[in-house]
Amino acid sequence: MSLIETARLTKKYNGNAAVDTVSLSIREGVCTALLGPNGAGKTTTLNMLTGLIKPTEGEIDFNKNYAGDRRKHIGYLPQYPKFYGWMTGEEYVSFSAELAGLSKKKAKESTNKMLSLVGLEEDRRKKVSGYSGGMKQRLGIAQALVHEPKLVILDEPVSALDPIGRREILELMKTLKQHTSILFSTHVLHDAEEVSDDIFIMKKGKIIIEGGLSELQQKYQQPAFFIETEKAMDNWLSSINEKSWVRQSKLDKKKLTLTVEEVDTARDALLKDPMLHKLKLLKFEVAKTSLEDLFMKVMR
Ligand SMILES: Nc1ncnc2c1ncn2[C@@H]1O[C@H](COP(=O)(O)OP(=O)(O)OP(=O)(O)O)[C@@H](O)[C@H]1O
Repeated sequence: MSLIETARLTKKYNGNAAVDTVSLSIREGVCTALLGPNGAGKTTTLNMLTGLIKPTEGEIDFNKNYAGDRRKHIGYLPQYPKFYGWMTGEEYVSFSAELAGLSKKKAKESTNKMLSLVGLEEDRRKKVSGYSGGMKQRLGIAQALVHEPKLVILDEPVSALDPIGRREILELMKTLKQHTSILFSTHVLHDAEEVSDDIFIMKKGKIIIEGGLSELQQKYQQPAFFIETEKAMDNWLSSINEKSWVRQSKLDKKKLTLTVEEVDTARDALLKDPMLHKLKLLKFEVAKTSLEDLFMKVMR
């Protein structure tokens, strides 16, 4: 069941679309990654979902089972959160809880619960200025969860962190997704592959690829050959491109990447091809393309 849906969501700045007719559906109970290069429109999309900015056009619908203003049901950690360094972690979270409208008593209870969930129980009385990058992000996540939202939106939660902080947050997200639905943005495919169930790939304001992680991995895992020859293979390539078992070929000087329908037929045909032998083989490798190959193509 979808938790939040958009229809032709668009945001224009000075006539240019930062987000361009985006229709997406975020499922409840899963972790969804919004993946894309810098400037793709991820933050703008998330800011419209949270209600921080108004769309130029399009609709946003939150699951009707959860009544009232959708902002009540969303927790948000911005890309560059502002912390008050002079506050303790505990003060910061309970301050956020009261801002979210919780009573003093409820705010205290929820602060305890969330600090323990994000693993900051022991450091709760330390000043935020003394926290590491990973601890600050965990505090930011506790703040986003404090009113127990149905959906927590995290904008690039690991991008600014060192490898240790990154690991802390990815592990925390794995725990969190058992309690709440998560939507997070990232420009790193590996992060999306590690924690998400669904992926939307965004480029230039549009969603260009979407699906379940395993479905996408399977779809883009195609058998491929990497062939390198001593002489240029342009002439040979035109005859290869006519074969029914060739899906796609990409020639970079004397290096050819050939994605094919099926390995055995292609390997037999290639190795028996006298023209290939005349070009003198330097390398002949059977491999598989991956989601990463596709993503790198998108990034470029
Ligand atoms: N307030 C604004 N005024 C004008 N242009 C904007 C504004 N906010 C975003 N943009 C433009 O919209 C496009 C998308 O920006 P956005 O921040 O949503 O991308 P992003 O995918 O989150 O990238 P990043 O990872 O760099 O934050 C960019 O070209 C950006 O310059």
